[in-house]
Amino acid sequence: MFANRAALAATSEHKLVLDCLEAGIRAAHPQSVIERTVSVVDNTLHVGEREYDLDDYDRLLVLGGGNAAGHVAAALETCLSDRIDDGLVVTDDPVSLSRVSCVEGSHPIPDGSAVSGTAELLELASDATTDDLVLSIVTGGGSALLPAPAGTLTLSDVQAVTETLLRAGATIGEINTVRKHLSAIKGGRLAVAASPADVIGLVFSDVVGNDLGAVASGPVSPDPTTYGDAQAVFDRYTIEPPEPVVRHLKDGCQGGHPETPTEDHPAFASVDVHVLADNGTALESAAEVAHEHGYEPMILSSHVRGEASEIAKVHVGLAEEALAAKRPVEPPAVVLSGGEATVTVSGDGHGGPNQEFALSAALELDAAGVVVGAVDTDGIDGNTDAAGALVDAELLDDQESAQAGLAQNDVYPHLEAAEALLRSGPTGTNVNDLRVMVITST
Ligand SMILES: O=C(O)C(=O)CO
Repeated sequence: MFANRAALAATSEHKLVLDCLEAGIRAAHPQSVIERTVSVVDNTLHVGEREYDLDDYDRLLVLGGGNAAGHVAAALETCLSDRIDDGLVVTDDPVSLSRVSCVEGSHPIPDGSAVSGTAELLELASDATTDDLVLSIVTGGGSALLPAPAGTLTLSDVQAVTETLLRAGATIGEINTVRKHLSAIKGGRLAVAASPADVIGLVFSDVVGNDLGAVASGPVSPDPTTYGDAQAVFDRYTIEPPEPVVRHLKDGCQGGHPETPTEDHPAFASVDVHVLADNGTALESAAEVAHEHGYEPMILSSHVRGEASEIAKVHVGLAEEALAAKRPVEPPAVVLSGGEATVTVSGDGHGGPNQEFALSAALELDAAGVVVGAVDTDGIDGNTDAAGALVDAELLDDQESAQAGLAQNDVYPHLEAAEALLRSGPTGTNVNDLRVMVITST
């Protein structure tokens, strides 16, 4: 999977980190997830523990979006073959599909092609009737890849808001509270459009804690947040959004636009949502690989969040404790963690949260026998062509310059010079960040 794997597998510890990362990503790939969780037996569709009688429906539609949506649709086409009648997904990782249209859009900043794809998707949803079953693919990246500017808002309003909030280091919950209130599809509005059809949400979660209202901004899930909450996000980060956005939110607060639908909206009576894969899927599979190699695996948490460079210091502290006091785990061990590292951008450099995590870890590490890898499981960390990086205590020749790079949010060049970048290209899935730390006593 990592194109430069051979160059990076310098020692057995480096190789183990790579094996764990690859196993985690593979376990969360739609092809293997759908194979494990969705099947059709005698015209009954099984999703997780639930069963749906396909004889009850005239048409089966597949609608959705996100980084992994094309691969999920492909896996559904394999599983449901000619039962799928129509559909459309918007993704930045397009695949060739036979029954479902695959529209390419851009991520993390939405583009015009995604806007027209999403408009077409909403039309298909609105045409659905009580005799239809909609399989709604909801995967990370869907917030950017399913843009439907509400009312008189334009794509450039939505682009500006997305860019500013990402740069400010707002949390995904905060960003999506805003996006849901500027959109005709997010925050449950796709479920409303598809009503009265039955809807099955198939979720690949890239959100810590799997908040269904946050994954891809919850197109088929109720939304408890309000226009007022969206305004409060801008206030919190002292951001002045474009004037049409200010007006839209103000009008919304005054009842000029409908609120996003809450749990008691009748549309949700015919919606079932299933989380098919999440960060835990990747962590558990990586832990199995560690165990198979004779290392004690410890899944620290799938809920780690915060500033990437600070999270790295906590991880290094944990490795030092394990080496010095054999706690909380005794080496040889593999500590695994997931969640979402963020970067508050103050410089103007090139990099991403997993690369900042890795470079910060490399700066902090002085113990031999510790190797650390971190990736965004979608294969694209930040605004770069790398998934993340693999580091150890000996990586950096010039610590001072690397430290300056970190301060400038310009970590990519340092990791590239040290030949530490992990390159996979788009992986076909997205279950958030995966970090692997191999700890061996020397
Ligand atoms: O990546 C996105 O689309 C989110 O908003 C979180 O899933």
